[in-house]
Amino acid sequence: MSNITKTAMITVCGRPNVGKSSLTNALVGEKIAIVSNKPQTTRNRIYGVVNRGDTQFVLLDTPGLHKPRSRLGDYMVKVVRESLADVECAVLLVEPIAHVGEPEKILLERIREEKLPCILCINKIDTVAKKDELLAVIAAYSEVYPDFAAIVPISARKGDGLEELMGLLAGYAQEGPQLFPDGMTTDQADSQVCAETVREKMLLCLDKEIPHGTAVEVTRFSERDSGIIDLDVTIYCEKASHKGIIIGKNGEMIKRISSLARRDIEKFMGTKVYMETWVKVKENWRDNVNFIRSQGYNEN
Ligand SMILES: Nc1nc2c(ncn2[C@@H]2O[C@H](COP(=O)(O)OP(=O)(O)OP(=O)(O)O)[C@@H](O)[C@H]2O)c(=O)[nH]1
Repeated sequence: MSNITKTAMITVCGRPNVGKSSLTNALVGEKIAIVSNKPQTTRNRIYGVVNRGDTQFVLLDTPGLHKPRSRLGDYMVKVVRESLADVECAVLLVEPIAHVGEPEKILLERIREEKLPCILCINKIDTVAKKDELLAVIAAYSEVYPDFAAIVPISARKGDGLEELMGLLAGYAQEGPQLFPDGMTTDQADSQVCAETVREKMLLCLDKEIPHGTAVEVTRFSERDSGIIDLDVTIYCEKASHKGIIIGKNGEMIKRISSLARRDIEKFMGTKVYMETWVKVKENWRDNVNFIRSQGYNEN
């Protein structure tokens, strides 16, 4: 039994590719959000849950704020805006660059509107050679927004600065009931984590344009008495030519994607997984509101 008496709801926001999912995973201590070196990886808001002492931290990993170019993009931007309501604190994650860009300015404006305390986290400090560079980043942000509750340089990849960050976040905890049961690290259904893992492997294995035009649906998720999980997965893509690339010569690409995904899914589920994968063409699905909703990218 845990002795949770407080909760802290925290939004992790920032431009695409700054490391929001990496930070959420590092704090949760488990891979609940997919990570890639391509922007706009995260499409939905994802909760990551960490219990420490008497406090449950609920971290909201948000899609990177970007200029929307499709209905799916519109939805992602809306998710970011809404995820700044009703939380105790915002973490604005930024690159170690001494320039405040448009996405950061928009997010800071929204944080100010919500009257939220904001911690500036400068990520990827493992890539910064000189301390002076970091001071220049701090100066640039402090000039644009003098009201940061704290400024913490971190490396989500190496784990640097994360203890200090958790200590600061603990200060925003409020007395309240435990929101997520012990052992639960995310609000995503297991099938959603599986679908997202397949999407992550496509981002890893294929050129940028193709995975951004895919959606992944788990059409069967069943557990045998022995604990083995059977998964049927359908990948939707936008063009017949993309389908050919995803499948690859002699099916090699889809085999690679599936086996990488299966390995991670087995780790997350803690059991053996049998997976079958299909690829289907669904033209212009990113602008098809009903299809977007059917994929779980809905407003609730
Ligand atoms: N060097 C370095 N790279 C990092 C660090 N944190 C994240 N990255 C890399 O940055 C890239 C983007 O990371 P994600 O966690 O997917 O970024 P995100 O902000 O969630 O991206 P979106 O979903 O596109 O908004 C990946 O290649 C990560 O490995 C860090 O501390 N140091």
